[in-house]
Amino acid sequence: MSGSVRVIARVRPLLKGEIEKDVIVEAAGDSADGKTIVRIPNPKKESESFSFQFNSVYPSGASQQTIFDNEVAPTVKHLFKGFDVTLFAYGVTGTGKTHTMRGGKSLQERGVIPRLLSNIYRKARKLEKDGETQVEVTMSYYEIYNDRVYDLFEPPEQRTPAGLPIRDNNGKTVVVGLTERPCTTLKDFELSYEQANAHRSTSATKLNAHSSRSHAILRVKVAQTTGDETRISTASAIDLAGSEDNRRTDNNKDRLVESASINKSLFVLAQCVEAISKKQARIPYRESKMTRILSLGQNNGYTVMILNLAPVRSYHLDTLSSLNFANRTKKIEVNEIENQPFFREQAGKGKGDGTVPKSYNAPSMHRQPLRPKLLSQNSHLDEVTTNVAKPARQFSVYSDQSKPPARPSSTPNTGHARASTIPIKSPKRTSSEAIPSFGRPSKFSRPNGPTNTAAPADPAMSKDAIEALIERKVTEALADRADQSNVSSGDPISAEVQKRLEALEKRVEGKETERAEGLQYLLMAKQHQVRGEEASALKMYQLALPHFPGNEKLVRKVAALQEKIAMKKGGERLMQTTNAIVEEAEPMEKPLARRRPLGEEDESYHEVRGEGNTYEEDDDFVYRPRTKIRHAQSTDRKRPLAVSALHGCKADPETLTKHPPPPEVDVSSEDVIASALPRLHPQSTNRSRPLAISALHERDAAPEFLVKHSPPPQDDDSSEDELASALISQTPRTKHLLTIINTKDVSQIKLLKGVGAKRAEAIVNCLCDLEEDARVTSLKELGKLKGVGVKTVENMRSGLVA
Ligand SMILES: Nc1ncnc2c1ncn2[C@@H]1O[C@H](COP(=O)(O)OP(=O)(O)OP(=O)(O)O)[C@@H](O)[C@H]1O
Repeated sequence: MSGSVRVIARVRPLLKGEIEKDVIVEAAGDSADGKTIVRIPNPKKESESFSFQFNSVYPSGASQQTIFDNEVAPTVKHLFKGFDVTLFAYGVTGTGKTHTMRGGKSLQERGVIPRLLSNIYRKARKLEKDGETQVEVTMSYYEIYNDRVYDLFEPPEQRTPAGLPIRDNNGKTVVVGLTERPCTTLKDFELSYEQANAHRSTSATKLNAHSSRSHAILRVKVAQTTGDETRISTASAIDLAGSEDNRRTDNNKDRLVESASINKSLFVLAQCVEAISKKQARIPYRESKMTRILSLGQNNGYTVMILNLAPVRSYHLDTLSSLNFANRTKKIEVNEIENQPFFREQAGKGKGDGTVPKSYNAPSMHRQPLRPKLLSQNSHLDEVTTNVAKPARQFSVYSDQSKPPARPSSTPNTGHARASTIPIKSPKRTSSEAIPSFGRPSKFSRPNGPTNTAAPADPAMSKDAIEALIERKVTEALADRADQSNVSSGDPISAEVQKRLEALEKRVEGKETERAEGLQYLLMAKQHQVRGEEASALKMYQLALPHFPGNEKLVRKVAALQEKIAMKKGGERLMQTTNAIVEEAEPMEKPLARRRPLGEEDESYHEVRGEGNTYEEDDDFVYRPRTKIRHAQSTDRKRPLAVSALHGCKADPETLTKHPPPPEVDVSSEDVIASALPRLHPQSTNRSRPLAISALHERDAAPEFLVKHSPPPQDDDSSEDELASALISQTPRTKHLLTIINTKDVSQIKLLKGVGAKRAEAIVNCLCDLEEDARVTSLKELGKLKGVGVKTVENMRSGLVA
């Protein structure tokens, strides 16, 4: 039997700082089942609105209890009938996914996961009462962070950096070496779950103070044994990391890499969904671990997607993108087939070690990787009907009762739902601004590259020709993935080519070769480029370069992108030079926000200096009073301001002596600008301010960041470099402490001696109030954070192993 993915939308309430008049998302429609429509204005024409229909839509007032009772509780009975259940939360960062899945600590605020477990245990106790059935509940919990799988039952320091491998096992994706923990009671579960959550990778970002930087997957295996027969079914609850528009996040380098990885996997997910909905022959599941594991449309059982939405305007485009994605997802068909029971003695090995028991070879568990559901359906159904004694029942709760009518042909491929009763204007996916993120890969047409030529393979082709074709496809087309946001041209691929392609993909992925890593960079690069983040894209391409020696196409791409960025910024620069010179004539007394790391006035810094902190010896920082900086600036001002900024000359006489400025150049020279520009904060998101001025302001604003004998800042890595050299001069214990603090991760910080959850939260909040890339670079700075003080710092330090 097959049904569709059930998609429900939940609009979160306003958060602190958000105001009613910015609300643009409306839960509408009052059918007997409640609201089913999300309405949102057209960003290009406010008088028009788009409507998206889902199975259910919950307005901001909906409680955790309501969501659970309506959407999740019904799945528990299917779970006990042997069906697998997949619940996943999808949405932009800060829209409430973790709140929905995990929730708060109070009973009322508990999210879907603890309620699900509570329900499972209740049902299990009820079943066990008859004395014939035994129910065992085991759980595994892992995260996918930067495309690597980590067991959340293991503390981060015990992780193997490469993560755990994943394998296909009879059509199911399994993680090898994962801990499977028996949880006999709810209390057991809660303990393990809480402990594991503390291991999850979270960080403060501009859009969410406790942003999940990973996809978290909880798998709850329910084994029901009656006599010799055991039936195993699994509930998976997945809290996906949120997509981020890095133009809004001000993410620093680490966060950018995380973000690129998050966005990449979500991008691949969107590609998968699009490929499935277009019934394409190849679904790119294998391009990210998350999509392999989620196996959307390939997993049997029931799938519920919870689409989390922020109600406000600042999320407008992201919300549209999410809605568009969800709209496609709801059309995905899934097999609703129960797992067959097996006899104990058949179980063999594999149980409890993260692999699937042998008896899982039951035909109903087969799936066809890399094939859209609809294409594989016939063969699959044959198997099912011959092998499954009782056909699985389709539950009406999952049927899409209010399917929108077919799209009018005049509005091709909008991807938006059309409720029969509600007039909907065309969403007009016409410009990249309209829906900029991953939700619309179809916009990027595939060039006539090798993939296209490979696709319509002639069945009469010789084996060698096919081999050559595929090799070319993998070596060139994948390396050129950057130009292929769209998965497939939709041309038919012969079965043999398809098979070979899958084998080669497995080889590439299985070996985890340099090349595979290079491909990851390329994908990330493309992802940045799609979002218009050219500087970040360039960086990723550059990281990819060493993995593809001699790939001229890639070299050309890097050069072209460099040139493009330089040209673009060169134009801006020329205009800004004029502004910069005007600005120079005025005293530079503007309030300076960026990179004031501790959120304190320079004056208070003076006072603290006199305190004679015991950890002073760790700090090789030299505090340079403002006056000194100003003095240096005045020297600098003799030169055209834009030039000094271009060369990154820090206004420090000592530095200037050791690192004499380059000879003066003609600022109008395009060459100079072009060559200097890439070194200047290529990832800066501070676009509203003139670059040259902002570069100087940053130096001026943060004299305490100057490191003795530090070279002048050369590029966007300057803050990292400064931090690195500062850390080099510190004791390992101090370095360790500062590294923990700079994770901005409450779960790690609270473990420090004398800190605790509250203070950890205060520290993280304090750091969050500052710039995203602000870091604590010394114990002295740490001691000055609100609520910390010298004593606490000493405590923290003494609690760490030297
Ligand atoms: N339904 C809700 N009721 C009350 N508060 C909510 C609700 N949904 C979200 N929030 C609050 O919104 C903030 C962001 O939510 P959350 O951390 O769950 O977002 P997220 O989508 O998981 O973000 P990320 O992808 O960055 O991890 C949190 O402070 C959370 O408590």
